[in-house]
Amino acid sequence: MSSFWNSCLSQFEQELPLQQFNTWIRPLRLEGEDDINNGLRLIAPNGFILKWVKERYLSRIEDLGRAYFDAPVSIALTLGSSKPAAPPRPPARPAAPAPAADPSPPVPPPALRASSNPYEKTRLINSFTFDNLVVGKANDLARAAAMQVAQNPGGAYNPLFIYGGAGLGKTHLIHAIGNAILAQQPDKVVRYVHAEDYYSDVVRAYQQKSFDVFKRYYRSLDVLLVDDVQFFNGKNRTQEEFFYAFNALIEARKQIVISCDTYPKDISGLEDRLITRFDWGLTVQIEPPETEMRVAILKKKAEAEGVALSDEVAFVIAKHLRSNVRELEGALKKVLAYSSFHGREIELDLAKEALKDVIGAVNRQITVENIQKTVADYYKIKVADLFSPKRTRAIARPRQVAMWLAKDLTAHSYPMIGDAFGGRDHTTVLHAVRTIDSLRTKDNELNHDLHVLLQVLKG
Ligand SMILES: Nc1ncnc2c1ncn2[C@@H]1O[C@H](COP(=O)(O)OP(=O)(O)OP(=O)(O)O)[C@@H](O)[C@H]1O
Repeated sequence: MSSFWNSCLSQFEQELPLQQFNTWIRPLRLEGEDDINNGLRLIAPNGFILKWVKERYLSRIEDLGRAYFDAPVSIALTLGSSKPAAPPRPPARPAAPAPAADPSPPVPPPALRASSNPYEKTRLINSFTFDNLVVGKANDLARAAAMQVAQNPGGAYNPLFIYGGAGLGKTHLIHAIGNAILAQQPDKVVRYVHAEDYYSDVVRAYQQKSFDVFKRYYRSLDVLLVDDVQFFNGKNRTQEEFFYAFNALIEARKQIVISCDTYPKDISGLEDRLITRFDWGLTVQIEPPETEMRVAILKKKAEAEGVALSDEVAFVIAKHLRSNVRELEGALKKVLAYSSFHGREIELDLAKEALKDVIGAVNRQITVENIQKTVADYYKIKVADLFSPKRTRAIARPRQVAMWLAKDLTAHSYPMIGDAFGGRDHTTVLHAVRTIDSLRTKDNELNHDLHVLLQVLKG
């Protein structure tokens, strides 16, 4: 087994960046007899490494074992306290002492629960990472700021305040910060807390008279990630506690990241002194994603489910669900479920059937503006290009397509359509309609584009 493990080590050394190899693989220790029948027994020095290796690398070790021995090898990964082979890394900060005995509480307050597993303490969702966050105009600033904070916690922007509407990826982003910090510096004490849970912690501390423990815990953190801070609305004691924790952490150059559904000054029911402080560092917004980004998000989410989603299907879904990524994900799940339930390929008609309700709920009125926007999105050009005098093919053809669709789907006359396209003459529209009518019988690609656009516009 030791020779297998040595070969595993050199394989990982080649496959992983050095930092990751040193952080996750090198600290593992081989234990037990050198006998294949016992399988491979590995000891991880702490719960965090144990969990990370289990999630990320265990299946790779199994593959390497299968290739090395020509047979499956059992691999046991456990937590060990005996001397590690590599020099021990600085211990994680000791957990806060448990609160005074109380026979009544059903569950100990999460923040105060002593746990040997620092990951559990962090409350981080490890699938929310920078890697699987799709970037676009809507979030590039917020993401760049978040990455800076992750690289230099306490030293970049403090606090980092991220705001935006529901379901736009704020929670994802703040977890990504926490996960990235821990991946680089596993000894950092990172804690994600939803504002409602922070409030519950305050209430419990109050009931159990354990404010000292509560305060000590929150002030001992290196990184505090507070989600949906608008929930502090009207909760005075919570705001007061948070105010002191905030001051203590900032003074100690510990990182605070806050998410909220609005800009600090617009948060209702919040003390001015907190609002002012929220603006001390950097405030960044996440906006609703534009169509292209929604398409990219859908494709990425589908890929994570092992499904290759075609551009057309992604476009149809993205076109109908505009405001919110969570809804977008819901629609994708519906389409995937519908396809596996009916045992059918995921193509345009299936997606439309699966999303009948959603699509039906969207306003079906077709306007020239709507057509222009949809065509511009589809061909990845600007709406303004459709009005412009530009005659390059990349612009002229989509413009003709848009005119053709306007004639087909609205009751507008040729002159009205000409007007809507930057004051063009009605003969230009007539020419466009005839050109597209004749081309679509010979040009499969164009015909396909028209098919998709008609489906999208008609719902
Ligand atoms: N840019 C993106 N790339 C990939 N996934 C995204 C992106 N934006 C949002 N999501 C996904 O959308 C879902 C909703 O995002 P999230 O929970 O982070 O939103 P939120 O802004 O915190 O919403 P709320 O204010 O309701 O809490 C998550 O599953 C998240 O992974």
